Amino acid sequence: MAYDNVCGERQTLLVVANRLPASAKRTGEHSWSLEMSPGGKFDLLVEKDAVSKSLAEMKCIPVFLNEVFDQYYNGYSNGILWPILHHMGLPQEYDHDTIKTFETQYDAYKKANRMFLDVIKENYKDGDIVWCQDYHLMFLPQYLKEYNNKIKVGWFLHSPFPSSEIYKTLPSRSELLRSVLAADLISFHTYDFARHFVNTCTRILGVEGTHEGVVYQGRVTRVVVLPMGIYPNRFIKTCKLPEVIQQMNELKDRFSGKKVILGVDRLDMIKGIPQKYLGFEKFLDENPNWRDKIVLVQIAVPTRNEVPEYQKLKNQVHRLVGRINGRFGSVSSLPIHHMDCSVDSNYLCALYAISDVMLVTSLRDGLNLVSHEFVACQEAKRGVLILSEFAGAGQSLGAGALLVNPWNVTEVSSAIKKALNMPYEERETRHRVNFKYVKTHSAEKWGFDFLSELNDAFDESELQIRKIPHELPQQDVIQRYSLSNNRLIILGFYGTLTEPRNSLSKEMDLKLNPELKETLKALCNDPKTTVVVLSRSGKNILDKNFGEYKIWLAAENGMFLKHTTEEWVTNMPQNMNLDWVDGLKTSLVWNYEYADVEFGRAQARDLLQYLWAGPISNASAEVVRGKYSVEVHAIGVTKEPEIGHILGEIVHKKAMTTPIDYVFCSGYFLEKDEDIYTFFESEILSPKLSHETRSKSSSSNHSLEKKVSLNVLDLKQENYFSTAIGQARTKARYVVDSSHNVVNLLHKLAVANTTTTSVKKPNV
Ligand SMILES: O=P(O)(O)OC[C@H]1O[C@H](O[C@H]2O[C@H](CO)[C@@H](O)[C@H](O)[C@H]2O)[C@H](O)[C@@H](O)[C@@H]1O
Ligand SMILES: O=c1ccn([C@@H]2O[C@H](COP(=O)(O)OP(=O)(O)O)[C@@H](O)[C@H]2O)c(=O)[nH]1
Repeated sequence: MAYDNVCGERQTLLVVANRLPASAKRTGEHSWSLEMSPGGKFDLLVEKDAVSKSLAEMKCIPVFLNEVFDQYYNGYSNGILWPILHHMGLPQEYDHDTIKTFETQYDAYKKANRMFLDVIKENYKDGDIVWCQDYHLMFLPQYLKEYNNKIKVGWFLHSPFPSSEIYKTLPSRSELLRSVLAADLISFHTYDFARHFVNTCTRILGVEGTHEGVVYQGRVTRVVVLPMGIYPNRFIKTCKLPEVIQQMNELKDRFSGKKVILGVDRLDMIKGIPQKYLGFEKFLDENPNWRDKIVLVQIAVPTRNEVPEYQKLKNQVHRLVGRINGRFGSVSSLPIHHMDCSVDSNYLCALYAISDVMLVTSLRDGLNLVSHEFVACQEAKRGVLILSEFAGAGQSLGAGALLVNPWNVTEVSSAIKKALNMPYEERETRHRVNFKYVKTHSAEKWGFDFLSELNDAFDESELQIRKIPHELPQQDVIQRYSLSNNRLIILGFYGTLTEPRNSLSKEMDLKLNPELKETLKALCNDPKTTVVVLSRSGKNILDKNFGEYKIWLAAENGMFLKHTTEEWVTNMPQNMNLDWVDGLKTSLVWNYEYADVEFGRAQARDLLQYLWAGPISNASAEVVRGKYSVEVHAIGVTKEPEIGHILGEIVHKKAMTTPIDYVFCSGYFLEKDEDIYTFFESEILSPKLSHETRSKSSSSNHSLEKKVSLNVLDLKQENYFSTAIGQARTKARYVVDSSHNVVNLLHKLAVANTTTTSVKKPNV
């Protein structure tokens, strides 16, 4: 399909969906005619060529799923994903047979997604947009991006997205999330579904959720709320067609003297048809005067008949209809007209138009287009919409509708009574509100908004990708290290040299990664190498972990400095005001890494508010929000200004005679502490420390100025390796995925220059 984007450019859009918008009917030996589809699957595997040819005229391309279909569609999509997405929980594995297990269905699902990919590959041209629809195609975004990273990929979920508590029971939970996150744009019908999705990503994948979306693999996957709509004018026009007016008149005659309540749903557990009947039964029970003046017409469109749960539902519903009609019916009238069939679109419009009340009792529903269609057809009648608060449409049509909790039978019964007795003025007001919404939030607008968001998200993500620092060139780092004469290695502690975090052990004490012991020793013992640990941690923690190495320690972001063989010296600016905290500290950190993310964030918000407005609000302290922490520091405590002082001190203490010609600097630093990376960049551009530097040293708490006459730094562009760990947005030149990479590299550096010391290779 071709469409013009906001810039007036023509773009080809490939809409990929599990269901074609057409149903095929045989018209001759090798010919088929196609009609717009109300539902009903497309399983014409014979005569593929004839079907494809007819579909091509409608600009549709079929994907023939053959033997994969049953396990992909009835199995994984509708037997597993559908109930999970609709808060109904997983079916028990022991209900399945051995041929159709969770695993086989999952494999079929992936295979089917690949088959969609294969057809896209045959048709895709550079610049095309691929819009993946719904839960049937959750692997497609990843497959598409693996095939070609430049494809613009969007994914829209038509069903709800559940709370993380439900979603996390799904065995393949992470793979599916990761895959859809490969898309450039992800969209849902409602804010609640989007919020559930972002929370689920945070809780299950541990990734960051922002107001824009989810930060994943170095970029933000945009998440937006775009409720779908209908083509309102089609419905308005249909209601004016002579044959539809004729059908309306027939229906009016048929139900003359009675109020008509209408239900139109697929016969699906999520539609709450039994709950609807129970509410109606209660209404009839409690309002005998209405019994022969009312009829409930229910179109129950057959769906997913091969899934066992749907077969059970049909029997249950039929039993209920029998019971209610048996209780309240008479020779001349039956309260429920239940039909297991679909009806054509004209007749459906006639039904919508003549009904007094539309009753939607979905237990969970992505949107519910039927409620929009009813509103569009009610310009003459101003009927009342009773709408489940659990349908996505409840959030948009709730203003004009009577919202109900379908599980509350009494509430449904009362809403029916209220709707039947509602005065015209109120019906008019409610209808106006909803009609305006349906008119303005059309399917065209939905499609247009989605595509413009997608184009926008793609351009932004391209920019982000361009800004992503390069992967660390390990060989180069090692080679240049070997060739240099005076190297400086600056390392963070937490998240860099600490033991890798294990979700099962919630160790609070920061401990040096044992894999590093030999490696650090070798590096620290090398006369051509100076190793500095620059950390937010306090003196005690650094002493405890690094006491045995010949290493430089800079505690509290460089406020205190020592060589392990000596005493701590204060590296603090003289005028620093620490009245707000006891004299031994320059910073305080409250960490919620091991708490529930949401609870931790809520507590952090409270703490931040208290710190900004409470007793230290006027102190010379700054409050910083870390990834999982709230931190308070004396003003001016960042790594950048300190590093100059630290360097001067080290050069002086070591009595260096050769300038530093190689710097490797890596850490899991807070954004504001990343200035350490730029400090060296500015030294490379305009060396300030190269001829003479002033170092402040205060061994006994008073500051004394020393002149260091030496070329402290003689750093060339190519010998500087600033490396952030696992951070997408960073001031560092390079990134690595995790501290494993840094540990591994340190080992190689140690080996690279060790001829005499033997270093055991760590298991990384
Ligand atoms: O194709 P079927 O298996 O027969 O099912 C029909 C469709 O059901 C679901 O519809 C959802 O999409 C609607 C439009 O966004 C929304 O209003 C409704 O609440 C959802 O249930 C399903 O998501 C579709 O893929 C199916 O084709
Ligand atoms: O006999 C019928 C009954 C319903 N529909 C259409 O099926 C769709 C149902 O969409 P909805 O969002 O209400 O629920 P879903 O079935 O997608 O879960 C609506 O567009 C209806 O017009 C139809 O074409 N023929």
